[in-house]
Amino acid sequence: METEEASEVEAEKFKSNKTNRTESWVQKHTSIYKQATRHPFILSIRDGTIDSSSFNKWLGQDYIYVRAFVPFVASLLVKACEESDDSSDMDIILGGMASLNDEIPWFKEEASRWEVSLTTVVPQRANVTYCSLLKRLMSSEIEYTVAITAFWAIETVYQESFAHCLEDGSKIPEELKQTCQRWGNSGFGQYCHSLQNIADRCLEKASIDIIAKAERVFLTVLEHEVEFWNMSKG
Ligand SMILES: Cc1ncc(CN)c(N)n1
Repeated sequence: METEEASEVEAEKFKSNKTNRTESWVQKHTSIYKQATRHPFILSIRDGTIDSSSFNKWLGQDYIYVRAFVPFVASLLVKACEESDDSSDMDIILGGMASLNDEIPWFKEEASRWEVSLTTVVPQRANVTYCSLLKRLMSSEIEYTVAITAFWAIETVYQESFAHCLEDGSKIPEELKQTCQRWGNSGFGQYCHSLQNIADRCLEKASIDIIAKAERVFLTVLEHEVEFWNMSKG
């Protein structure tokens, strides 16, 4: 079957099914989704075996990432303003921006607690390539549907990862509880669900081409997230 024809069959099948598009991708790409949300770095926080050097590497690299993430979210706000048919999208994205506003000073405090110098930390290759993806997604040529799908995936990986650290049976060290709560708390979970609902609503109305583009960006984000966690080892 030709690719286009196969996509149309898939689209028809999808319409008669109640599963949302994003949920169907999580199921379809379960292996990479699990690698991103149950990474050994996260499992070592959960079981209390994490070493300080890995944690400090992650902290320094994530601070750099978060600074690059802010302009990406700002560009998404602009896209929501110009392309969304629902004014509440802007409020939800603005909520994400507000939590980033708290995150920057949190990283600074955490870095001083663990004696990590944020001014001298050198971005590693995986971080540089991930930040380049954010930059590409900021372009006005990238559709709102594609960018909001990426945003949902980026936030959800952290939510699912850190929420897992807090689930029953966890042995997280007391001093890392606050880190896990930052992204693992139920409010952040609600916010990720709201992002998922926006992405699904946009995907319902999107063309086959845009849906395919959004699925590729979802997979690309997951691959970058795995590489990002891997940096803490090297
Ligand atoms: C790499 C990465 N991915 C996601 C997040 C959550 N905003 C983050 N802080 N860093």
